[in-house]
Amino acid sequence: MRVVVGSHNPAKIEAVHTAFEKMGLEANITGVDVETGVSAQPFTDEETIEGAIHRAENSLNAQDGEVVDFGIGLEGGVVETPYGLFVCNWGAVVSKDGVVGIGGGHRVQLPDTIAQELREGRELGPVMDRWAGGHDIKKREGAIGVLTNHRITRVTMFRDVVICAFARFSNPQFYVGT
Ligand SMILES: O=P(O)(O)OP(=O)(O)OP(=O)(O)OC[C@H]1O[C@@H](n2cnc3c(O)ncnc32)[C@H](O)[C@@H]1O
Ligand SMILES: [Mg+2]
Repeated sequence: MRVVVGSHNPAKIEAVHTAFEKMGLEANITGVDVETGVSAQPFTDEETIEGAIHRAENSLNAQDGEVVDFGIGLEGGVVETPYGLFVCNWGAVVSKDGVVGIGGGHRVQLPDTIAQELREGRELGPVMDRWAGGHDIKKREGAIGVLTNHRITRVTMFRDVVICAFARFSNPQFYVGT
């Protein structure tokens, strides 16, 4: 099957590859740059889900004249809670018939110094790189990898997000009428 992911971030592309492997599905997977329609740093679950859906829809339509079976959008954001700022992650899969599957990922609490910079309007990518002394962490282990000592990485986290978002395609009988 033909699958297009709405990003060129290698961590996201690898996550989709490993998800398809785990689901036992053969796919030709490529990435494409798309609009998310939301801010670069989403600040709620709803905004993050919206970004994932936009990415998935735009991926499906990005390949001129080619039939794409699934468009996939993976989006990271943060959510404010009474216990601090948490990273949140959402994924959307849109089929060529327009059916949408959504899955969510882990949440990890950000250290207060990082949270404060984000509240002041900065983006997690560069803030995390400076704080952890790394380069393009978002393309590799991600904030979740740094904060969990690589026990969970951005790749394994987004892999499981994709598998969750695929539930309604793996088991369409459970989702009839929804
Ligand atoms: O090229 P794209 O696909 O945009 O990839 P990206 O790495 O910029 O990823 P997103 O735009 O989907 O999400 C950025 C958000 O991802 C979350 N995130 C988690 N780990 C991150 C990291 O190490 N660096 C940057 N963002 C991270 C964080 O909430 C950011 O607001
Ligand atoms: Mg981005």
